[in-house]
Amino acid sequence: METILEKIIHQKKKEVMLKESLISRKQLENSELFKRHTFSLSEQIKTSPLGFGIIAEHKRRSPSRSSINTSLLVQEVLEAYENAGVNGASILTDNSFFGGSLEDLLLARATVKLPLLRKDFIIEEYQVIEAKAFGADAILLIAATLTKQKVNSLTKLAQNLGLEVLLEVHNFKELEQNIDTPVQLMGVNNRNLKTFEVSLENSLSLVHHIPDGVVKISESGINSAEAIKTLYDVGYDGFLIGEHFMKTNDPEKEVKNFIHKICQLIPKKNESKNQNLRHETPR
Ligand SMILES: O=P(O)(O)OC[C@@H](O)[C@@H](O)c1c[nH]c2ccccc12
Repeated sequence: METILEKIIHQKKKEVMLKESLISRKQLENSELFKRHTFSLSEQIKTSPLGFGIIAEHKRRSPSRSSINTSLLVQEVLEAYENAGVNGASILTDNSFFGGSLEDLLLARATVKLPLLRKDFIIEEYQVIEAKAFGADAILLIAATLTKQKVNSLTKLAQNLGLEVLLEVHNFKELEQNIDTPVQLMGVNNRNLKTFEVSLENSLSLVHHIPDGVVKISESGINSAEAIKTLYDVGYDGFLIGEHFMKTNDPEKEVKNFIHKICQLIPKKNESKNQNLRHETPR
């Protein structure tokens, strides 16, 4: 039987072909936003005054949850995220399975100065060009859906356009296969995209294999300050959080409280005696 991921990719291929038949790459390249100077998501995380990075996601629904929040406008959510002090935002642009759109990305771009990650199932160069044309600063590439060659060529294109790449892996094989790709950020997804099961174990076991110098992100199913503390202690620099923030009707308050709780568990850089010891925590 076809897995949900296979189904999404199948549909995505058709979708990209249809779009490209109406709007050419050239047309996208001529758009105003295509010329903009992008923000660096990895730098924002590395220099975060918090000492760690939070990427907050705009997510209306998902295949595993039919409705997370459909009452707030993307502008309201993004403003709340920015006010609460996150380091970047992730905007789901897949429509069929997540209820997002490129228009969401555009409105997010117009609303905030945060680095924006286009979150979609990117399989073609066309979508990378689209990401730039609609205001993204970074794109997500999912190792499970791409060959090593494709990860490389899409990364090259993105970086030539000034977009950073967050490469998402789920297991050691995917990580090992793409270890040489010079991405700025690597993410370990705690959610199995085939079964939707969530386990922080994924993040805990893979962190030590991510190359030095790459910003390390733990993604999905994160809903407590304690979980962040555990992930931070093993070496993660940033945390990608969607559902936990989106399911409230006051995301600004929720994110502020959440960050406050984390700060009580994780001392700020200049308050900590020896920050560098963190990465040497034994497994
Ligand atoms: O809502 P959560 O459990 O906090 O997860 C956010 C994000 O990690 C998740 O939406 C995600 C991670 N990788 C993806 C790939 C495609 C779509 C969505 C995702």
